[in-house]
Amino acid sequence: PVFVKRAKTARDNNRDLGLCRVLLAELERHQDAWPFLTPVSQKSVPGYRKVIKKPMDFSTIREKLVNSQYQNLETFIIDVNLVYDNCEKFNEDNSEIGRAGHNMRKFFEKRWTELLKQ
Ligand SMILES: Cc1ncccc1N[C@@H](C)c1ccc2c(c1)OCCO2
Repeated sequence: PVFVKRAKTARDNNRDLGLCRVLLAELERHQDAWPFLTPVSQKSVPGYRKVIKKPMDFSTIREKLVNSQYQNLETFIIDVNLVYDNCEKFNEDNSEIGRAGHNMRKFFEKRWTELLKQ
């Protein structure tokens, strides 16, 4: 028959690339995304590179996505969470950037669980 059932494994990652595109577009246009849109420059933030061993930002994630460097949703989520973990490590919770990081993490958690449940 035309639609022979494929052996169902853990999860179907054929839709992952589309999900990553949708999620990243939403992160980039979020009003609290401003601290995370571009790499933190050593010039504007002295000492950042000393403290944060694996810098990550939305433009770098966009670059990796465009260059097919994410195998699946999991590796994409690892990089997005790196943005928020770096933010928590370097910034006080009660600061402009610290709060933006918490807001962005909350928004991301909500959106990818919604999109995966669909
Ligand atoms: C995510 C993050 N964590 C710690 C420090 C900075 C940043 N973001 C950079 C873009 C940034 C955000 C705000 C800035 C700035 C740089 O340079 C000085 C003026 O205000």
